[in-house]
Amino acid sequence: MISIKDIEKMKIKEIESKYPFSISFFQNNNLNVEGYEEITFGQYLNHFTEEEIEEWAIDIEKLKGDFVAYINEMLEFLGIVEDDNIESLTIVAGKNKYGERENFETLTIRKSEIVSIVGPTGSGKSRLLADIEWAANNDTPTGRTILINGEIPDKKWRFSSSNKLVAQLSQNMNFVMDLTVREFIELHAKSRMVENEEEVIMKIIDAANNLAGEQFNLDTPITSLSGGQSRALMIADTAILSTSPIVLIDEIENAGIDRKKALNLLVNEEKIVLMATHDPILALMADKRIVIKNGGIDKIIETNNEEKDMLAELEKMDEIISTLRANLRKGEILKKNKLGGFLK
Ligand SMILES: Nc1ncnc2c1ncn2[C@@H]1O[C@H](COP(=O)(O)OP(=O)(O)OP(=O)(O)O)[C@@H](O)[C@H]1O
Repeated sequence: MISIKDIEKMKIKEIESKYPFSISFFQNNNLNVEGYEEITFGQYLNHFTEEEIEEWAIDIEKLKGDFVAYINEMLEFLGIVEDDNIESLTIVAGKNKYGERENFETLTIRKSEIVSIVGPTGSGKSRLLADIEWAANNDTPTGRTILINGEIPDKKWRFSSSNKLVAQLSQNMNFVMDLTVREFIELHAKSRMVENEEEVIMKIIDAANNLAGEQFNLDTPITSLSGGQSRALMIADTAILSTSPIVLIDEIENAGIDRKKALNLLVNEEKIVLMATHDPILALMADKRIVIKNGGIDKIIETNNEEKDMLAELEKMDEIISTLRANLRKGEILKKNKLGGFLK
């Protein structure tokens, strides 16, 4: 549900692009918004002079209420899930596996931030992601609490399958369904009520093939996809169809897909992204990293400039390794001069 406050803060052009149906509301209420695209709705309503308000019998408060009610009704009718304007996610400290208090008080992650989660095997990275997915409220083994916009989130996040807080990409993808790739994407597209279904299907298969090493097509049964291909399909599907404001990623490095492309596809400015990883490239692409030890958050480190600089070098190394891997697969003999000077 959007509120009057939300709508007042939005620019007319943002309203028109986010809620295209608002144009007919403006027309029906004789609100001429042409030329006012760059100002907020609140400013627009305030720009009328006393005379205009009198002459056209404009009731500003009623207009606001009617407009918000209209938008919410339309969104419900169209089956569009609003993200309730999620601006931040806060992790409130709990306890590690030994029952000791975690080494921080609260960590707030804002929209468009990427945070990586690192730590030894079995240290509790997946547990942290699970706490977020469940919107833990001191009711998981860690005793952590998750806040959304600084508050305990509505329970609807937990139980509703269509209005999920998070899109989780987990390690194991068990496709038990007897579906083709097309049927699988169609199913998702239908549940999200997308209008241009065929276009979306093509976009997803293209994006998935761009991530996966070996190509697959729409007629391929889901069960015969390789690990990397099914991962690529899930990532493309989540990136393109999911309206969830928070994306949780558990280890994309083992998937045999282009991880950097995958991350770029998943991350857009509107989302909060957390990913568990052992991969230095992915970890350094994040703004911050959470270090987990013995089930508790031990440190929170900001990616510094030196580390960001290393990223470019690491990417070059990675490209070399990928090329060598591809050549090995093709049965070629590897050449030392392809190492790009990294090994003397
Ligand atoms: N604070 C905690 N209190 C109690 N149990 C915990 C805590 N943190 C994690 N655990 C438990 O420890 C086990 C290992 O954690 P988890 O699977 O999250 O590790 P991981 O870092 O994701 O490992 P991997 O890298 O192997 O995937 C799980 O059973 C998890 O529930």
